[in-house]
Amino acid sequence: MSQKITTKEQAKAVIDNYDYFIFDCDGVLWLGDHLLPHVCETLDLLKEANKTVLFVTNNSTKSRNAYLSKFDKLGVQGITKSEVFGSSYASAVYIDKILKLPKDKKIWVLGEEGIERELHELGYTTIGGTDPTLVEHGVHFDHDHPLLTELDDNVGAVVTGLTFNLNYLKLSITMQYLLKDNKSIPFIATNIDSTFPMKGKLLIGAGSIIETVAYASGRQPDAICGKPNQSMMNSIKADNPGLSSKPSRGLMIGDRLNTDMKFGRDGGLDTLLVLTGIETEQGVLSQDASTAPTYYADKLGDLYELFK
Ligand SMILES: O=C(O)[C@H](O)[C@H](O)COP(=O)(O)O
Ligand SMILES: [Mg+2]
Repeated sequence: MSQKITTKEQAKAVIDNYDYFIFDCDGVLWLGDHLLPHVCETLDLLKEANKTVLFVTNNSTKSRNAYLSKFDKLGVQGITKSEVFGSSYASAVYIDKILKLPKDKKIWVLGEEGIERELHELGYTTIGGTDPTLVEHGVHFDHDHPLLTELDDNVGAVVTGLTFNLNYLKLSITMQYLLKDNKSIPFIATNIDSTFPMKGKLLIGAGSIIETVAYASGRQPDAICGKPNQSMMNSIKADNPGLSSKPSRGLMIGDRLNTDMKFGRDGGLDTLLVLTGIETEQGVLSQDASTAPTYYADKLGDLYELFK
């Protein structure tokens, strides 16, 4: 049964019992560009207590560098690139280190600059993504668009993720690459999140976009690199031997049961679910012992508000 954090003693126990605090971003720290209450104060409180604070997001629309700019713009100070992990970075590392795709192969991207920039940083060339020629002005679908009629034989992988600039042309080209060469081009998904939390509403998530081209092409992704995949947890543990040797000193804080909470649980960490994103209190309380978070709270800032 999950414990709801509602008292100073409970908040103090959470802060005292862990050395590593791994934060999800969307729905925990912010909703879009709206910082949630007392996030900065809570992070400062943890840093003053010499806790290790890390960030793991499935949102592939931004690169790690772009997230550093977002943190700075929202007033979250002192975050370094090595403390930020995103599904765009995890996907690029998968292509480089696991798939071992040669650098002279190109990558078709259904997604935003986060995926493009992380792949470029590893020396890959991408097509698709934020290419301005793919923006369809008006309702005209250009059957004769060169990127649709002449597929690039040098494409060696397809990476799909969240995009707020989706259109029929981008979906159609992605599908062609997934069907090409007898469906042999590797299909990489950044994450499975079905919805995207925005202030007061749920929008279409990466997982729902990816499912569109998966269903149409009759394929499922060969790799899903974001949470709950343990690749980012393994990277974090490799950088933090104390967490690797004693995962129970870590706390994963997130807003989604099937990604954040599973990511923490499968990594051997305790978990705290906050109700500012995807999940509801009823949803949390309906979990059985195998999937219930260790704790839950109305919002992250409660740790600060209750403790102070
Ligand atoms: O649709 C998506 O991709 C997700 O809603 C979004 O990426 C979640 O980001 P996170 O909560 O992992 O920061
Ligand atoms: Mg989230």
